[in-house]
Amino acid sequence: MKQMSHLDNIPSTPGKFKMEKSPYIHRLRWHSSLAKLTFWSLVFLGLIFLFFFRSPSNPLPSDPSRRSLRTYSWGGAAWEKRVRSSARVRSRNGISVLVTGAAGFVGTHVSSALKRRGDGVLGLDSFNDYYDPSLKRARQALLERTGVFIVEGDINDSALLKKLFEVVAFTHVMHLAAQAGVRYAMENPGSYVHSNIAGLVNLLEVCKSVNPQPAIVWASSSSVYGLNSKVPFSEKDRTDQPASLYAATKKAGEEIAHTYNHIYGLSLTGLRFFTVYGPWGRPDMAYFFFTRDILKGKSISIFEAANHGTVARDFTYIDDIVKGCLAALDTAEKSTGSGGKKKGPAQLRVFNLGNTSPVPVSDLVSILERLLKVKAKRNIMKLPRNGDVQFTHANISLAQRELGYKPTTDLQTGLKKFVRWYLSYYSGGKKAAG
Ligand SMILES: O=C(O)[C@H]1O[C@H](OP(=O)(O)OP(=O)(O)OC[C@H]2O[C@@H](n3ccc(=O)[nH]c3=O)[C@H](O)[C@@H]2O)[C@H](O)[C@@H](O)[C@@H]1O
Repeated sequence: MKQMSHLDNIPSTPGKFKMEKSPYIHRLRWHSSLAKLTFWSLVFLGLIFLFFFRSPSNPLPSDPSRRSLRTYSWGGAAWEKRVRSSARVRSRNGISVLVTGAAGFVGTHVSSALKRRGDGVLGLDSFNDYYDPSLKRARQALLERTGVFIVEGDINDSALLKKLFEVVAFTHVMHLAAQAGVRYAMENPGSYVHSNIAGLVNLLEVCKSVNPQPAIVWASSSSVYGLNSKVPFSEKDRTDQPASLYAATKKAGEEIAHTYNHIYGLSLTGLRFFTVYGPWGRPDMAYFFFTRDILKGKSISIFEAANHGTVARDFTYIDDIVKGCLAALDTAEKSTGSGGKKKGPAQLRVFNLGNTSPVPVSDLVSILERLLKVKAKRNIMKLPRNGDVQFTHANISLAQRELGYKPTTDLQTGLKKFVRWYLSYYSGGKKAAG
């Protein structure tokens, strides 16, 4: 009763003043100072309780909007030794790369390609449960066999990032950690802000302060073209009409990159990936869950635009993307600043990494049917208003010129490789699926 009266008496908002006029409230007013003392002691204890029991050590890992509350254990001599050994360069002219999102789809492939050619690679990943974390763990096991250690942690953890740069003077950062997926942004907008904005800024803050500053290559997205209807999409086209919050956070990332380049001299390269697919892919993507559902005999929803308009994507095979990522790292110039101060102009680039041959989603399904030898139960439906755009199509001449980027895998060939991996991975041969 006392608490009730207190809450009604102390206005937390101006509107609460009105409550005081109630005769009921007057009856509840306490007059003894002992009661007041008891009350304030209880409030104080309550605050202490709130502070300790809602602190970062009590996370809710299944709610991605609260990812900032997760804690990870890191540090110690043995841990530092593993970090150092993983990041050790083993070839002449090799680079040492911190790969964020290393247990992700693109991160795993890029990490293993770098390691194979003798570069030093250290992974960082939060292993969040946006999709089945066991797939991320399987990718981690794969990377461990090639000598890549993945540190478990969040890009929002500055202390961890600073520690990593203390242990290793990374020459490059391949920043692939992000909240991906276009449609999920309507369900959990906070996770996009957390990873794609706050996480990016935190990473750049650390990168600009260390000496020497690393060069950064990071994943933007084809979705930044949004409602742009000029095809094929060129880096010069407008990107100010995002159709999803996901796209808006990636576009914001590109602007943030501009700022850090401008003020601190960080060398920054953004790669606009176009619907990347392949073995060890992401289960939240259509080609992946279509495969699963076709095999299960479940119906799949195939989107079409108004007036039976085709919905199409410039699907890009993972090996082509990896080549683009490595070329971006290899052509990245050094950052020019040090210790948070810019010394001169630094490189700032954005490239489309696509396949340049859009395929209708219904054709993707036909290819899967042939490869799986199962007929899909097709449920054609109107493109929901969920952030999806009708089509994507990359103009890749800039990447071709500057990076020597030249995709070589068509959808049929790439999906064949994906299906072979999928069947092997999910038929119990998880370890063998390479
Ligand atoms: O290119 C990109 O930048 C983006 O590519 C993909 O996004 P998206 O192209 O939407 O890939 P999917 O979710 O696999 O969808 C592929 C196509 O299938 C369609 N689709 C999706 C789901 C569904 O149930 N039915 C369906 O027809 C979509 O409209 C889309 O045209 C990734 O999910 C994003 O993380 C990435 O940033």
